[in-house]
Amino acid sequence: MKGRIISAHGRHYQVELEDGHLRQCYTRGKKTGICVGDFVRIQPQGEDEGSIEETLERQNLLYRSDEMRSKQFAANVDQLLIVVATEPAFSDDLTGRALTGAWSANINPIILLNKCDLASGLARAQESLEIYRELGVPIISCSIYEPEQLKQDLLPLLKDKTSLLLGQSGMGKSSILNVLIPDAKAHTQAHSVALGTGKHTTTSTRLYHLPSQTGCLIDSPGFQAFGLYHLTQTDIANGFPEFKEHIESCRFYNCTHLHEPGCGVLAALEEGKIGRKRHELYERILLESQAATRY
Ligand SMILES: Nc1nc2c(ncn2[C@@H]2O[C@H](COP(=O)(O)OP(=O)(O)OP(=O)(O)O)[C@@H](O)[C@H]2O)c(=O)[nH]1
Ligand SMILES: [Zn+2]
Repeated sequence: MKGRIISAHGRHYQVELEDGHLRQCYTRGKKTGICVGDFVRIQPQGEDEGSIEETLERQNLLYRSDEMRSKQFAANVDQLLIVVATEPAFSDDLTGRALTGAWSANINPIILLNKCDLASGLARAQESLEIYRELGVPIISCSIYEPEQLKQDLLPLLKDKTSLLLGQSGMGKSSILNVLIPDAKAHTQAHSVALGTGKHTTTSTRLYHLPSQTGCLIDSPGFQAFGLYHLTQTDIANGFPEFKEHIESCRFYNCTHLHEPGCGVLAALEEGKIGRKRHELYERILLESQAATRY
């Protein structure tokens, strides 16, 4: 039987089969590294259980950062929805990292600017997002107090896709999820009751189906940092699409674009064709991943 991982807790997984039936599944032996969004083949046991026999080939895999390591947490994601808000102020660094994570995995990002009903922070937020708009990232303004408008703007983009919802704490990610999937909160609560944690907040990653159309959303706890330590230098450079055309004119094929003579990226930086902040972010991510590799 084939199915998809809906949630994961240690070695226990909820698997949704092709017919919609849910089974509690576990892995045997040392098999690890299965995550939400994975397609798997299971061996059914009894009415509602099963063991996971095989993980099917992945289209992609995303990581969150965990101390000095990257930990995988979602697979087979078609697009990334990054929730930011007019207030509190969001981190430019975290937004940039989420975009790099998406682009390096070949996933299209979309930014949701939430809380647009709060006019005071709107202009500042739009200004901070300008750099991403110029890079071609769709930016959708919304407010949970305009739920019909939110659905009208967002649902067409979610159709038939698996979208991962990410956001720093306080941006309104859970509120948006509840507008799109009114049952989501009930699921989270039922789950925490089952686990005996008594907490009603998002503590683990979970996949939800949209009620009104095909497509699903993966919700995950507020992120500190998107995991990028596992990326190679080339992956990281791929996470900066505006570098691409300039990399073609680098003198050295293994140019790191930090200090080499004849570097096309550094030349573009000097000419103002690449933003200084973007290059600084690239340098931070690259140096961190090199430090993590040595660590
Ligand atoms: N004014 C306004 N407030 C909002 C909006 N969306 C969310 N909020 C409020 O912002 C606060 C944070 O919303 P949450 O949905 O809990 O935020 P979150 O991003 O899920 O945060 P965590 O649960 O910490 O991960 C709550 O008090 C919400 O009521 C909005 O569109 N407008
Ligand atoms: Zn270069």
